[in-house]
Amino acid sequence: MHMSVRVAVAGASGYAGGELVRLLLAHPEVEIGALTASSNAGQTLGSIHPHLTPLRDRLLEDTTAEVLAGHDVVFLALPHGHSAALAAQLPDEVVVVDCGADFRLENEGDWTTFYDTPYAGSWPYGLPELPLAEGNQRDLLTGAKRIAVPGCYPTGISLALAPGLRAGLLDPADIVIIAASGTSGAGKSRKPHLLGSEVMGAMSPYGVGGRHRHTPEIEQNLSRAAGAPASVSFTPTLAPMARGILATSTARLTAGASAGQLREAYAAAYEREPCVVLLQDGVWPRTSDVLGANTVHLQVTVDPRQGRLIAVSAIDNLTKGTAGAAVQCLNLALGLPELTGLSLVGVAP
Ligand SMILES: NC(=O)C1=CN([C@@H]2O[C@H](COP(=O)(O)OP(=O)(O)OC[C@H]3O[C@@H](n4cnc5c(N)ncnc54)[C@H](OP(=O)(O)O)[C@@H]3O)[C@@H](O)[C@H]2O)C=CC1
Ligand SMILES: CC(=O)N[C@@H](CCC(=O)OP(=O)(O)O)C(=O)O
Repeated sequence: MHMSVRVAVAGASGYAGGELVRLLLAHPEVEIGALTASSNAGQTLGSIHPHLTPLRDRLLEDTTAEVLAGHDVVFLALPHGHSAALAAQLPDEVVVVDCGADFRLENEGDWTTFYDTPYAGSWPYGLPELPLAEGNQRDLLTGAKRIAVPGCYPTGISLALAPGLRAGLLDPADIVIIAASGTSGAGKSRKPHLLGSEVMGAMSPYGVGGRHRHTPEIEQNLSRAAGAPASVSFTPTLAPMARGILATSTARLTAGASAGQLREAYAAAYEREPCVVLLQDGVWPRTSDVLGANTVHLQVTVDPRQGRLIAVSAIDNLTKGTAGAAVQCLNLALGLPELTGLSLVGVAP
């Protein structure tokens, strides 16, 4: 049956919003309605995102509840803290998919510590493939009217560690993660550390010392996978590329856990998940292989001297890391085949 789902994107002038429009243009069941912006309201989409050729003459509207209401689905791709007030003004029957952080955390104390703004509550978390100790994440998203899309770092990292934790093969209290992200992860706003001359030819850490706001989100996901509190040391770095995240996630093996058991746990967790690909032995993830695709590439091995799992994952922060996940959530919310409009094919070299 052919549906026509009327969809609006708030924040269409940003990176996440632009990627949403790119994916929605390839979605057979969607009609693209209002596209909104803030400082760029009144401009054409083509003046901001020339790559979105078919909609180049579309005018960006103001981001108001009046403009967004009247759609079946509203995507919010706004800076943190701007989703809650807007979402509260949208009718209950509208499906709202928030790409920001506002509704991701279940613990108010974590929110206040890492975001320092009023807590808005939590919505079902839009990572259907996340292995859980109890229950099924996909079931929470099917037919949901409000969904919180994960942060980009938590997506690749959580999927890289959850199968081993769920199987009891990894210690949830001994996890160390180092990840590198392309600059689009930081959004379009002008920031001195994102100037080309600062980023080109340099890699640099930030949020060092357990300060990055994705730390509690990763711990929330991994605790749900382990069925016990997880504690992580997470250090992000900025890499001189536009898109992509390569995360190296490590955890101590529990007593008696073997490399063979771990590989089996990962293969079993993802054998029916087309978006999460456990690569063949010896093939390691690269950001270039997931560019523009709604995929996570994953490889795991054991460092026997240290008794640690080394799990490396690659995602495109704007596709599976944001907009692709958001479209997957739209499909689940509306009961459409989950991968409608999404591509698992990357662009390489
Ligand atoms: N970039 C990424 O990889 C990821 C981003 N996200 C999340 O998606 C959301 C958007 O991120 P991103 O696209 O990177 O950010 P950008 O800075 O690229 O875009 C922000 C968008 O929000 C609009 N905006 C800015 N200020 C306001 C305001 N006061 N009221 C209403 N709209 C406003 C901007 O409009 P204008 O330009 O016209 O001023 C723009 O459309 C964020 O919450 C981010 O955390 C989530 C996962 C990954
Ligand atoms: C390179 C870079 O700056 N990345 C962003 C993460 C972007 C993202 O996914 O996250 P949110 O949706 O939670 O903003 C950062 O570290 O803040």
